[in-house]
Amino acid sequence: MAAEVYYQAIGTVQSHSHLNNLNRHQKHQNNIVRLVARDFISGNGLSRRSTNRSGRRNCTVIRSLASQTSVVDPVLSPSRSNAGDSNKKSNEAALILIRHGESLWNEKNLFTGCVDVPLSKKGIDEAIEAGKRISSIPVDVIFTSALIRAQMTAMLAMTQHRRGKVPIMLHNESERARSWSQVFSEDTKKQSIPVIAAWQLNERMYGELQGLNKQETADRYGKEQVHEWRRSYDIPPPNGESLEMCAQRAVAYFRDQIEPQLLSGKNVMISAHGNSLRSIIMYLDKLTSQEVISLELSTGIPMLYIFKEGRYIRRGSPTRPSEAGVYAYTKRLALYKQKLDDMFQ
Ligand SMILES: O=C(O)[C@H](O)COP(=O)(O)O
Repeated sequence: MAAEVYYQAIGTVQSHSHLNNLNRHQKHQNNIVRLVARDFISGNGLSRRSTNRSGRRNCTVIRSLASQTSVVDPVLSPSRSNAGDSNKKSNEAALILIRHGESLWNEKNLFTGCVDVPLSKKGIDEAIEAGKRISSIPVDVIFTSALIRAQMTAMLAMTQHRRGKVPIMLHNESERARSWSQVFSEDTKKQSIPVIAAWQLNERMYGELQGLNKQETADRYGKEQVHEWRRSYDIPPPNGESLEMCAQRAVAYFRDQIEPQLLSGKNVMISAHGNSLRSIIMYLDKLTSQEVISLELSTGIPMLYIFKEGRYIRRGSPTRPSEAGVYAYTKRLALYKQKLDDMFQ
């Protein structure tokens, strides 16, 4: 029985100014990511690029480039039925969030955090089921954490996508990695989806709780203390990260790397973790630090947002590929699904 995603009432707007701190190292890393993603999407092949320290120029480049080569899927190519739309630059994009499927340590009820464990068999099934649910929703670029359970979830989910594009992990950990992972065929690139792994999307680091059994930890430290470590906003576990600290890297990365993709009309999927996604949803839904405490995300349940005119509209969790509700208020998604239906009757 697939558990539902629990959303709490949307709170008042909270300034997230403290989330804007990006240290120099992160900015440099982000510029590399942007350049690698840009090369891949532009089809220029991956070549040596001087990394520019001013995030602004690269950010501008990725936006302008994206609009030139906007990876609007050929399935959405202009046709008589949507001629009017095809001339309008779409300012609408789909954003799919998926918490990874159950991991082998979730199965053993161990605190995982940044320990890099794979999915359990149930988690593999959950990832495939999630893929079925989003199989008619366009995906132009995928972001995952640096952890295998999130990457497995993204790749398994995309095996179910009706468009049949191949997700390709981008490698920018070194110049050699970049040059040795080049794709030289333009057609092949058009049939691929870049996947960017970012440590900033990792699960919150659970410090000295990592590897401990959650029940035994409650028995040892008391239920209230463990609940406070797990679900408070600004109280970290011993030598670990609080949700606030996790948000400062995850939301900063979302705003610096992922939001520009949405602004350029790209449809984005993020496969990440319970807490890194809770912090992003706090930003998307403008939840207060009080409201986010009761936000729980189930493993392997996709959540759909529509990004439109700079706003995030929560569309809920698609329960099946043809769910009318998902498409009712988003003409672009309905059109994309219709094209897939026509192509793959
Ligand atoms: O890191 C973990 O143990 C889980 O992914 C999330 O744990 P939590 O539900 O205790 O935050």
